[in-house]
Amino acid sequence: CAKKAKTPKDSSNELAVCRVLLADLEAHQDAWPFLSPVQHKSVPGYRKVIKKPMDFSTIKEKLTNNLYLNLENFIVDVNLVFDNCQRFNEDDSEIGRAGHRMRRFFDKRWTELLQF
Ligand SMILES: Cc1ncccc1N[C@@H](C)c1ccc2c(c1)OCCO2
Repeated sequence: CAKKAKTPKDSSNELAVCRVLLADLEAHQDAWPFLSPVQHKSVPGYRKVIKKPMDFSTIKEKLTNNLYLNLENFIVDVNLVFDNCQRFNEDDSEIGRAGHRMRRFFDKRWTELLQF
């Protein structure tokens, strides 16, 4: 049988899911290291080590400016936040632990949302 073409409304649903996910991330108690861009002046070495900085406020900006075409692009940027965190911070550090907790929360939350 003919493959069902993806209707446009799917992508608008996906963007609604992105907004819900981002709100949940920002509201999480462990979100504090990720809410705004890392100020490389207050974090020596960050700019050298982390080639593609990303944070929740930048993701919100991109979402508002329609720079995410689908959920996939959004998830790539959220994972960039957590990958940068793991690269720069020890696992056994305040920020490192927050990053692992936030990644676990995110993975659980979007799989829940994609079930319906
Ligand atoms: C996610 C991340 N990775 C590596 C370093 C920093 C950060 N977060 C910044 C906001 C941040 C978090 C905590 C701070 C700080 C900056 O500046 C010095 C005081 O403590």
